[in-house]
Amino acid sequence: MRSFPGPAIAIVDQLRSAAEANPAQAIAFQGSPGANSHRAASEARPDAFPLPCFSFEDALEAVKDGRAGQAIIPIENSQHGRVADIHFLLPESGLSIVGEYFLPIHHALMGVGPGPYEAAYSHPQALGQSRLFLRQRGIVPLSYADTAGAAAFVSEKGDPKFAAIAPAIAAELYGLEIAEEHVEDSSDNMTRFVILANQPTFLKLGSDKQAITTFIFEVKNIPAALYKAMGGFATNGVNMTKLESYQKGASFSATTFYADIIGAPGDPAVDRALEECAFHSKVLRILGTYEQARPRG
Ligand SMILES: O=C(O)C(=O)Cc1ccccc1
Repeated sequence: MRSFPGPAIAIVDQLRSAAEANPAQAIAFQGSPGANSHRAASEARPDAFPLPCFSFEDALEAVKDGRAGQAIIPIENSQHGRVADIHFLLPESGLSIVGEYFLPIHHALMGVGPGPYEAAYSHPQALGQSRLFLRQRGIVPLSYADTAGAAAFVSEKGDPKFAAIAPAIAAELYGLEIAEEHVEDSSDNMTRFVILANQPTFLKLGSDKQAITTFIFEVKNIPAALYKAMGGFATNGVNMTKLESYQKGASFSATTFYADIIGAPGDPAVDRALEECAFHSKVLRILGTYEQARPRG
């Protein structure tokens, strides 16, 4: 399954031609037209040309080789947590985070007929966000690369026993019937996206909006390594709004952390805190400094 389903191809080609004619203004996203990432791209960058890509890797490649000026990627969801791959792909890509965007997420259940359905295809995030809904109705969740692609696939399959969970717009695009709207288990379901580019942004300090700096670090394999690495943020009063650990490789000894702080390098308190963290780490890499899209705390 390496390409878009049949009913999506004409729309993909249309969007691709517009993006190809304006590569610097193109914004790559993963998924078929109508996916949440497509909506996030259009809302975050209304003047840009959304470029659909089948995988995250393709979306990041598009920026690296100049087919798109930016990419927009979902990184975490309020209800279902981390969108896994990006923690590995992002540091490896060499791209910088230049912005963030928060998108409220609503899912609809759709099919070629009104149901009842035996199974529903969707992106694993959307299936996780609709877990209770599906369980209560005995609908089996089946994973697909993206929500809108799942809708196009169900339309192509033409079997009334199969549904898709996707944004309502996907029903319109791929000729499906909406059986139920708002099937997400939580009404305040929100996904945070990051916007990536080849070059970092240089934020001017002292603007009325606050900056977020995202970085990864790998602590030394010694007792209290994380405690020591964090010390500088406490003593310099730098607010950390996210800290996640993940394993690199199979040894389970190389723990890497992904962190967001409020502030930007150039601010003496942030510089001191990052310096102290780097001193207690094997590696520290800043992935980007960008304007925060909504206040934390
Ligand atoms: O498949 C999509 O629609 C995506 O853009 C990924 C996704 C899925 C569910 C919530 C947010 C993003």
